[in-house]
Amino acid sequence: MKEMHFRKRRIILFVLLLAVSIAVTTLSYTTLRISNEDVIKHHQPMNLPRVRSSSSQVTESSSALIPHCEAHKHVAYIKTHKTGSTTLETIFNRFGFIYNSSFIFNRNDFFGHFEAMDFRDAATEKHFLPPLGVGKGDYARYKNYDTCAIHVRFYRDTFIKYMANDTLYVSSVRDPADQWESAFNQFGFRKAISRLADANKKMIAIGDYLKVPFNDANSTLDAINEFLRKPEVYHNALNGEDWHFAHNDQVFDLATDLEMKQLKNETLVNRTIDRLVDELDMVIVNEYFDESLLVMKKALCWDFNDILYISQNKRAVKDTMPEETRAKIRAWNHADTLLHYRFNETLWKKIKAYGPKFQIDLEHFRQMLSDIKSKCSDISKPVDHGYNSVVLQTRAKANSTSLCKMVAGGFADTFRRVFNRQKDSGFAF
Ligand SMILES: Nc1ncnc2c1ncn2[C@@H]1O[C@H](COP(=O)(O)OS(=O)(=O)O)[C@@H](OP(=O)(O)O)[C@H]1O
Repeated sequence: MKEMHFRKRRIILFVLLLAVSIAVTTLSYTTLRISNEDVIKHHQPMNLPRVRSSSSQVTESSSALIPHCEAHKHVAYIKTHKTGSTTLETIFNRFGFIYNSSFIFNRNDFFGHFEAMDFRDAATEKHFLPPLGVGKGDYARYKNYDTCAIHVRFYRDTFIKYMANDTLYVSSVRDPADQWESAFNQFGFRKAISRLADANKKMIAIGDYLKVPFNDANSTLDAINEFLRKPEVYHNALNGEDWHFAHNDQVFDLATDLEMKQLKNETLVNRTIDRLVDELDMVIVNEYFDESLLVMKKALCWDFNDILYISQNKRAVKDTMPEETRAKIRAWNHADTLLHYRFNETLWKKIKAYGPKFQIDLEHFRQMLSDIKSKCSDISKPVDHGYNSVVLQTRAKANSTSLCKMVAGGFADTFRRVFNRQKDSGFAF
């Protein structure tokens, strides 16, 4: 009898516990849903396409299927040169602006970059802007930064020291044939040829045995072909700060432990790339920009609006290069070629893992991109941005929404918003 009584009590207790755990689960699910919806509301000004309510495609979007997924806020984007990084930076700046994020910036650089600076210095934080709400010089609290989207080499240990614990690391790569050609123009590698030219600037000497005709009337393609005829010689002639831009610059930015002279060691390079595949949570492949962004959106549990962009830093005019020249560029930048190849492979694995909705989501995203461009963006004007090339500068239409302004207003606009906010956060320099 007594035992029956105990069993009954145990059953009642069990049922009670079950009921409590169901209630707790439902409550936390609802809380997360609410916070996620709040975010969406916050993100979507009235006059923009509303991702989750405008069509069946939209309600079925991948992130809508994951009710418990919250937008990941801690992201460090390592900008690699000439890979579409300015366009990507505007995405991270905008997201950080909306979420009130603290950025790692070089407070002494006009655009907050560190470029090739050694970031492992014991007192790196002395170069930083303090996080929002932290006083200048209160270095013990220069910690837990939310985000970063600048030109800086990927010194992972240093990032771990200053970024929030659950930070995800993102970067971008591009086929070196296009990336190097873009850098050749921007950083003026042509000057290496002029440096070796005869006094009359009509002939150049390679070593002291060969002279070929070369002058300012020669096209960029001539200059590229000339550079690639003796890349080591011209590379050495560059010296100075532009040097690393001209040879495997993507690997230079991402694999900080590899020295130039080790880049010919394919086994070592591949081993380093293996490590980067583990260390970088997402790498945007320039040639599959939208596909990459979709994969990233899913990984970060972001919304479609979060990944909208209008391309920045696009050259107004570009030479087409013969396949032979492209192959030579890839050979000269062999480590970058391996890097690009591998992250392209990794991307397509992720696309496969995304599932059957990938194509639908991609079409949906591209429709949104086209809508936002016509709705928000004024005609892009070619502007000489002072780096040997004319780029198309985007501008938001007059009287457009704040999201329009941030998407179409261009990189400098989003950068100033986050940089100035942090600089002026009550503890001005
Ligand atoms: N959305 C998208 N898709 C593909 N490619 C894109 C995109 N946005 C920018 N770009 C191209 O990226 C080049 C500029 O790269 P960056 O912004 O990284 O340059 S920089 O290092 O910060 O100066 C520049 O390449 P080039 O035009 O060949 O010079 C841009 O056209």
